[in-house]
Amino acid sequence: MATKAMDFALGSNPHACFSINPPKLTKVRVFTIRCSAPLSSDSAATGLVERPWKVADARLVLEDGSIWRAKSFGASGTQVGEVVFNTSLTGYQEILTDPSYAGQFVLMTNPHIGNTGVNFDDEESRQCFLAGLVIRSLSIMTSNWRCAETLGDYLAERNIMGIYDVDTRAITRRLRQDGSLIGVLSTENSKTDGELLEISRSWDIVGVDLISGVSCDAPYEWVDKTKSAWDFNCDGRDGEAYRVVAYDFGIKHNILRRLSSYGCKITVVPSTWPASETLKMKPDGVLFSNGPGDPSAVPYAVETVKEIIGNVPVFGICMGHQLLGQALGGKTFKMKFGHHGGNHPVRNLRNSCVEISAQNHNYAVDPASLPEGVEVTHVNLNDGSCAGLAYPALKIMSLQYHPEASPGPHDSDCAFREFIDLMKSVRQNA
Ligand SMILES: NC(=O)CC[C@H](N)C(=O)O
Repeated sequence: MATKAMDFALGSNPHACFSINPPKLTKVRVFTIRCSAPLSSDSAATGLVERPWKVADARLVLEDGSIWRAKSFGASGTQVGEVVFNTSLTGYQEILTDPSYAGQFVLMTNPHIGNTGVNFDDEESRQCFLAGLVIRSLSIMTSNWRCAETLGDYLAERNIMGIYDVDTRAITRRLRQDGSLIGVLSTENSKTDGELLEISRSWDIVGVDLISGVSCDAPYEWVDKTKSAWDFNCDGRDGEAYRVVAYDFGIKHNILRRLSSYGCKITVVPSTWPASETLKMKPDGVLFSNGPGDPSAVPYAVETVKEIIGNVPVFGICMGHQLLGQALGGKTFKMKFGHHGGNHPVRNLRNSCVEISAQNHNYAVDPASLPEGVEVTHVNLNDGSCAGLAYPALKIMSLQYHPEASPGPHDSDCAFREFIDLMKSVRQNA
């Protein structure tokens, strides 16, 4: 039987794959696929058919001496940071723009990332502050009605390094066993493995003030609410407006949107804004936001918190919770590998309900170090660590996790209602 030349047409169905099964096939016309991972350029030099995959061009060198070869996307160069793993299945864009990841590489345990691209609405801050992204498999196509661009283009525009085709499972097991590790990510062939190892071993994240690099420079008003199509918890809003000053230690925009949706008039202030200026603004309440790094590295922020508590109701979220813990006389400590993900069970000890929460922290408050009168209100059910505090006498409440996040459930959104009620109780008794 005569052999036949065959053409393969690339259809509009993005899931169509090439089937090169016919046994007598002698000539194949190959089409280029538009994808988020850059294609190898060596085909241009050789004149051979282009390979639709890329070869390893990056290394992640961990401080324990292990070297992980990978393929780069996004920016290129050399970057140092602490590697943490995040167990969220979705929400990589919110993770990329969470300022609390400053100084860290986020390794996603979900093996397939990038499939929904990125959009203009899911940003949690004005830029990506993290050191880089580590993933198993980078989706070669995007499929989502809100997608505005690919993850690779997005990271490249923001000068953030990413790697894929690396054994994220093996690295995660190492981090779980040995704790968070410092790593260096590099696409630069001129740097030896030894040099990269040296960089990783001479850098540290403990004791560094990372908040000053992410906070705003000057106060501003925040007005955006959660869009009505997305709002899920409109019951029980009493229509009264409460004035809130929100300290920006690296604040996520959704905290502000949720407060605004609950009727708050918000002024966001920089991390160094004096407590006296805040009290002059006569707010109904003060919010201490999430933020990156070691709470012990920002004594100025602890002082500010100390000067404010007792004067107005306050709500601390994540870093804000840790600063409150210290301001009340407690201690914080670094956890082995922290909590990063959208599926952490927390028990609310006041009503015994379990909330499925979004978390991102490496430090925690030691409840044994807290003075009498401070109540542990929430406990992380994975490891029993302190996940929430209250000091009713001073109208203080705080959570170690993220009530504004929507990891699927909205179990913790009621914390904003509680903060409103604290402010309301003071206003009613005034
Ligand atoms: N999300 C946060 O506010 C993080 C708090 C702190 N930087 C930690 O890692 O524990």
